Amino acid sequence: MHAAPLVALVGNPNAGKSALFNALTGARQKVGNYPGVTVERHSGRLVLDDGRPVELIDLPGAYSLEPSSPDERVTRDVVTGASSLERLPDALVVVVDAANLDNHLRFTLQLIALGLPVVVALNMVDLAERDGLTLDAAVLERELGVPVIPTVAVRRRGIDALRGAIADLVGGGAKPRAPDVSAGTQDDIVQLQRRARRIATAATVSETAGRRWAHMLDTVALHPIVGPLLLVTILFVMFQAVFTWAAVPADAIDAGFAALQDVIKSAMPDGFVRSLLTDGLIAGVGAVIVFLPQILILFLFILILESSGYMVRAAFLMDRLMATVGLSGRAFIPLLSSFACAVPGIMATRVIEDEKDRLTTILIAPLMTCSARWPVYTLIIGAMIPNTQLAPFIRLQGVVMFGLLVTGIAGAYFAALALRRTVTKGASSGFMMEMPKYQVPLLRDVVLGLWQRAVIFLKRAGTIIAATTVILWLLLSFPKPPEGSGVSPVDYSIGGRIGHGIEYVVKPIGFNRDIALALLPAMAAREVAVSAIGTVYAIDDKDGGGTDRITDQIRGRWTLPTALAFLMWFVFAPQCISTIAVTRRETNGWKWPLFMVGYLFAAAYIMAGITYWLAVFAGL
Ligand SMILES: Nc1nc2c(ncn2[C@@H]2O[C@H](COP(=O)(O)OP(=O)(O)OP(=O)(O)O)[C@@H](O)[C@H]2O)c(=O)[nH]1
Ligand SMILES: [Mg+2]
Repeated sequence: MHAAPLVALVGNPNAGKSALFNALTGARQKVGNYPGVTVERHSGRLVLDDGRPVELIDLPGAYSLEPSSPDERVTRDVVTGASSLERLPDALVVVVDAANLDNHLRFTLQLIALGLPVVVALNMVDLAERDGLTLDAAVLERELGVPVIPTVAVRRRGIDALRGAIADLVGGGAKPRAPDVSAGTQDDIVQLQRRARRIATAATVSETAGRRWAHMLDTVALHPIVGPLLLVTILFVMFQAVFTWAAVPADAIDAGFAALQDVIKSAMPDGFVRSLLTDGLIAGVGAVIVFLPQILILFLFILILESSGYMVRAAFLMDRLMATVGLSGRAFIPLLSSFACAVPGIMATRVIEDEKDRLTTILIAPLMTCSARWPVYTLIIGAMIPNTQLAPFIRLQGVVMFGLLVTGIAGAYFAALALRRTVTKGASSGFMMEMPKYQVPLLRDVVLGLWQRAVIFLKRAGTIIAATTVILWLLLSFPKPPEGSGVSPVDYSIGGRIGHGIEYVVKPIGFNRDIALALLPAMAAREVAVSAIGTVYAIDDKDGGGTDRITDQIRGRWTLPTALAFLMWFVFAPQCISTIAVTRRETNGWKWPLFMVGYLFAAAYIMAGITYWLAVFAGL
């Protein structure tokens, strides 16, 4: 006896496959399990109008033929004939959500390319109509080259027509030819998206103005040349803005802290408490708080990009680049949030199902320029790099900042490349995401987001940073050199001696004693490097005026090669206890955080050394 033809329902999650399955099979369904995979196997019997039976299976929802989860793998294996648990279907019913056509057509195009007989169930047309969207199934049929049946699974609309179409597909009794897997996976995601969008647009009879706008924006945002250019431009503008807009409020905050120092200095007698307050707390914490305006401007951009719906487009654009290092486009979102802070970034890697993918993303996340590095970069760049106007709207300081950010990304790129070939070797997984709607960001959300960031930043300044600053101040202030000995108080102190010890290690890469002193407390939080340098110079202030700004001190004491090496160090060095802690938690052990710290320190040392010596030989 011949086995009944096997027909599989496939499509994106939530397209209505199970609803159609129930509508087609009625109560005659069996639920089992795919052994070895915790995915249910739903199969049922469908009787065609001519009485022939068909076995129908309901496959797990998937976004593409490149699986990124076990259920997606089941689906891929079944439709490509690679499953050992299920025979190759004789035909596919591809279920798409009419209201979400371009998203769902991506997978449809991949499935059609496999070459199995296909009928498309254009499901949820009721919801599309409610949204003011009218689709022409005939145009869709012509564009896709397969029959398209409009359905409303939950109202059983179109079910008879669908059954008829299935009967036509399995009528011949000929065995389907083996699926052409390469044809289904050859297009990259941006190309697929553009084809899907073009077909969806062609099939759209009428739609609301909002949807039309979104389509127009996407032709630009996802264009193969214009899209990446737009992304780079947005990032570049963001960095220029951080520098130019922040100048005025930053200067005001700086002046405020200087005035506060003066008030305390004139109101209190010279002594322990006054020095602790002015040289320790105010110099240290003030040096960090000055960067609040810049960090808020950075977050303003990130919040707007996120809430406008552009971020996911950027992830799509990045997918091909990410694939070259064996990561999926999914990794883009955690990596992008790592520009704010690696801690939420590393937690966000939970969206990546593949363990190796996820681990690689965690290991490279600290190379994204987190906002704690901004104060360090800005301070050194502001002090040592002239703000020459290179072209209209382009200044040298902004370019250097952008260069540091790009260096971090390049470092992450090569690190991922190396990791994926060695410690996190494995097949790379695919990437598909729903494209969210474009929206005008709500002012309320943006303001709230900025407020939260400001509170977190100020809390850090008031706790970790204040505490490490005070400890550093104590270490640098005691013991006091004997009266009239002429020794610098910093050199004589315990802290100074520790600094000299570290200096031995970092001297070959051009670091001076002040940097060596700043490195240790900066382990607690990177910004502390800034307050630490502030504290060192406040205590070590030779003329005793105390009003010299840190930038002037740095200008007087550092060489350009040293400054560049220091910047390079901060691009790579894993200087943040919270990141190490969250890595331990997310990887369940000490192995990976230790590995991360080791490779990042090695990279920091080597890169800073190369930078220093290149700069020295270049005569900078
Ligand atoms: N209004 C409307 N709702 C539908 C239609 N088809 C399905 N739904 C609803 O859409 C939701 C998702 O349907 P499912 O059948 O579970 O989707 P699925 O494709 O099986 O999803 P996964 O199994 O997660 O991949 C359910 O709440 C259905 O009731 C339709 O044609 N019209
Ligand atoms: Mg289902």
